[in-house]
Amino acid sequence: MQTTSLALHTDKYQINMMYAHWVNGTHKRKAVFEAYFRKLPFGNGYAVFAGLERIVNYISQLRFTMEDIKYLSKQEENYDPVFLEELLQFSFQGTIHSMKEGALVFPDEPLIRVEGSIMETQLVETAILNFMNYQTLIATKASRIKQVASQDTLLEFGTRRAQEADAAIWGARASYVAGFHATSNMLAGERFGIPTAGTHAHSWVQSFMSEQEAFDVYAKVLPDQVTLLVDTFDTLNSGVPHAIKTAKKLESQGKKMNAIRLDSGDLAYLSIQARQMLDDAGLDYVKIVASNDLDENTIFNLKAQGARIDTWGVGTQLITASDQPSLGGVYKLVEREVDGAMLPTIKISANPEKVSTPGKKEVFRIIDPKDGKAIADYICYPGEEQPLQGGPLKLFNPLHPYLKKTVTRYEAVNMLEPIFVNGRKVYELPTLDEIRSYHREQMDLFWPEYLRKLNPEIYRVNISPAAWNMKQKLIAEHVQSTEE
Ligand SMILES: Nc1ncnc2c1ncn2[C@@H]1O[C@H](COP(=O)(O)OP(=O)(O)OP(=O)(O)O)[C@@H](O)[C@H]1O
Ligand SMILES: O=P(O)(O)OC[C@H]1O[C@H](OP(=O)(O)OP(=O)(O)O)[C@H](O)[C@@H]1O
Ligand SMILES: O=C(O)c1cccnc1
Repeated sequence: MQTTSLALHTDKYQINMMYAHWVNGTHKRKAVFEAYFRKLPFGNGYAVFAGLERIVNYISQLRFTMEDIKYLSKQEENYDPVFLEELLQFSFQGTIHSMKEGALVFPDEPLIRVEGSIMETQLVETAILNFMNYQTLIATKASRIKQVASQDTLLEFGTRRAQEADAAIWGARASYVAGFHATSNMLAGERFGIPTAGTHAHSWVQSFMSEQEAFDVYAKVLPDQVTLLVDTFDTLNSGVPHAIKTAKKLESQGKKMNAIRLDSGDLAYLSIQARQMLDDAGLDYVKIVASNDLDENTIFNLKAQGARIDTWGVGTQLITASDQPSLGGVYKLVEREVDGAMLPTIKISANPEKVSTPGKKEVFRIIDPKDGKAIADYICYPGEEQPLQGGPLKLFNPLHPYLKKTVTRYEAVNMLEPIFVNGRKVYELPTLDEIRSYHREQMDLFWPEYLRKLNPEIYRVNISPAAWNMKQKLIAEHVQSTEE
């Protein structure tokens, strides 16, 4: 969908590191980076991976334009013109593996793995994290809302409050991936094929002499799409009775009104009263839409109060992920080339949870064939015999070593798909509907305990003994070298 290069959509320090490697003659050295997050957002038990389509577009079109080069030449770093000349020839020649959009993903497992020259792998960090972090965050928030709304219709209404245009449209897409049914954003509809939906604003009613006239005119012009906003003056004394009159007029033309929309006040009380009034008027087919700063908690609460709401319009809280406005995904170097060989590398931290796991890794989802449910994820090095060969697999989480389990019969699904191989795109982007159904299959893979929105069970991400031993070895080497 995006047509221009985003080569400079990166932090300056990436360009500076690229340059310093180039001057140092080390820019062609191979490197492996992995993108992952350490903590789930919103206290949720899983995240919904999203952002891959935008990343694929970005990588495919990654070129420096003449304007980019001109801009770089004016920087106070005084980049060598030969370096800038070379950037004009740049295209991504590396290899990328990624989770598929819609996958349920967990802390500390590689979601995207990028292999290539240190120069190219460094350049793409910022944009990859930018796309992955935002879209995964919104898809996860949307999934929480979807969980509580169950079979109800969900409309994404966030554009006016989104952090600018890209967030609005990619956020609309992420919401759709996680199970929303439609968006109010027409551009998202046009670009991605997401169904669009809309009612009308208070201004429509205010722009007429009376509410009744406003409703009648709207129904006359758009007789097949009539959802009337009933709270401009007084929901139960004016809005609903006027909407009922309009619905009756429509009936006399053989048409059926879709819905009314409630946008203020006590949505439980008003929806119950409005439902009764509509039913008493023989309009049981007219649905009730609610909006007004909704999120998974208000929807959950409203349902618990017996609200008679069929469709939820959710904007601000979703598109801004307002209770946690960022996902802390990181991109860490796990292997580097030394004298022609790839060696694992580690990032040490005083905080044990921040110590990276060295080496290029695979992620397997271990599934119980008896019930088709996921048991745990298993991270290991490529080429380790298990888990693909079956047989007993020891599941062990180093941060929770007391939680050990050996599984004997299982299926292991390799979660990281090849996307680019040596610069060539090998992955065919699925349609949005395929992504949505993959997401539903992923949800079905997990017991409800992991999916509940409050205090979910922790799904375990385990690490192979080889990866764990390598981590210990590198930590020990680091400790020894600092002692010397
Ligand atoms: N029965 C209810 N239980 C829990 N939360 C509710 C209930 N009814 C409405 N809400 C939520 O309470 C909040 C009410 O917000 P607010 O006070 O801004 O609305 P309002 O004054 O009715 O309308 P507005 O100011 O938008 O005209 C909204 O987030 C709404 O979704
Ligand atoms: O509340 P959200 O979840 O973001 O949903 C979108 C909101 O946008 C519109 O009104 P707007 O907020 O612009 O004005 P209003 O509050 O005065 O209705 C609409 O009526 C919803 O209330
Ligand atoms: O169509 C609607 O009702 C709508 C769209 C955007 C924001 N609020 C409401």
